[in-house]
Amino acid sequence: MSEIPVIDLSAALGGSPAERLRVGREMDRTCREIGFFTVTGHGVSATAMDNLRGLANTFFALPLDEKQRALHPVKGTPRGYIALGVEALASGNAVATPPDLKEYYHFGRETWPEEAYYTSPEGQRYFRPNLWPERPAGFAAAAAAYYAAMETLTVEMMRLASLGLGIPEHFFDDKIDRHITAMRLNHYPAQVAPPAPGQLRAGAHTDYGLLTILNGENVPGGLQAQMRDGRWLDVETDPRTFVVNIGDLLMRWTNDRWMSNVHRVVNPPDSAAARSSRLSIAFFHHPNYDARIECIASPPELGSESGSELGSAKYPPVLSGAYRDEKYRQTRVAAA
Ligand SMILES: O=C(O)CCC(=O)C(=O)O
Ligand SMILES: [Fe+2]
Repeated sequence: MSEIPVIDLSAALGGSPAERLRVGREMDRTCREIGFFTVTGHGVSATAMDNLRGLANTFFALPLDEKQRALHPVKGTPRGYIALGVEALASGNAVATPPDLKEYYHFGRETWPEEAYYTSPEGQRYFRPNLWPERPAGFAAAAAAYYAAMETLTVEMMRLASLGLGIPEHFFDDKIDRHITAMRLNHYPAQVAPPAPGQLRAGAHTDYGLLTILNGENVPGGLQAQMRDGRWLDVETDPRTFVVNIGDLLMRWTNDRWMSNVHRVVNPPDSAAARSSRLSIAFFHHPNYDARIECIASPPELGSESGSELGSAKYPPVLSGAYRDEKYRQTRVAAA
């Protein structure tokens, strides 16, 4: 595979069963091969994307002391502003590197029902109030609008995924209806000093959940996915499309049929380093915290080249929330 496949969702989102199956099968093909694809025809308004990207850039351009007012008072809480030097994503895959050259803003759902699932002590670990900065105005509303658009898209994409996997179309519905998705606005600053040896914008890692839906700028110093022969493929992030990749939990759920691929964000070339910042918006779609991820075997008619063996699970079951908590713990390399 020499480039990331592009999947046009418009016909499938239009509802024709034959088109839905065709698109599901396209997802299956690429998710078995590389675990990455670009989606067009996704139905998300350009305004929702541009608003959030614009406001995120405004936020990151504020003076550091102002951004730091959005640090969470309880260290280690995955909400609010996280400064440079705190996270090393490669640590989640057991590789020690210097911290990633990025700052980010972490948020989740804005409101939730008064029900024990959300408000119990366990629920509060995943449903935490967001911590919005005073500026820019309209940040919270733009984030909520984007989050809602992603929720609609991911419900549809998980149904298409099911069709592609040959399992009931609604298999995932009740495992994602109270999902714990977090979002990050990642900002990779222009690099005025050379990075330390082995230091990247984001070290090589896999994502943790089901689908990661990424929207970004198309500038130097970007995303790369690893191919099966070990080489790195540049992944173009375009402001009008989404790059989707599979996370660990979907790989486990599909018993390794689908690949949670290693990816990273590289530094800009020396010649452009001092001028090139980059922003990306990531929606890390993650099942309900109490969803139990148990390997499902693939139907034999879809073939078994991926190595999945009917009936023999490659992983023990894991709970969605506990899995993510452990990854957050592993990747936090400094207190913040
Ligand atoms: O910024 C990007 O392009 C990708 C970021 C990423 O892989 C992550 O935050 O998990
Ligand atoms: Fe990632």
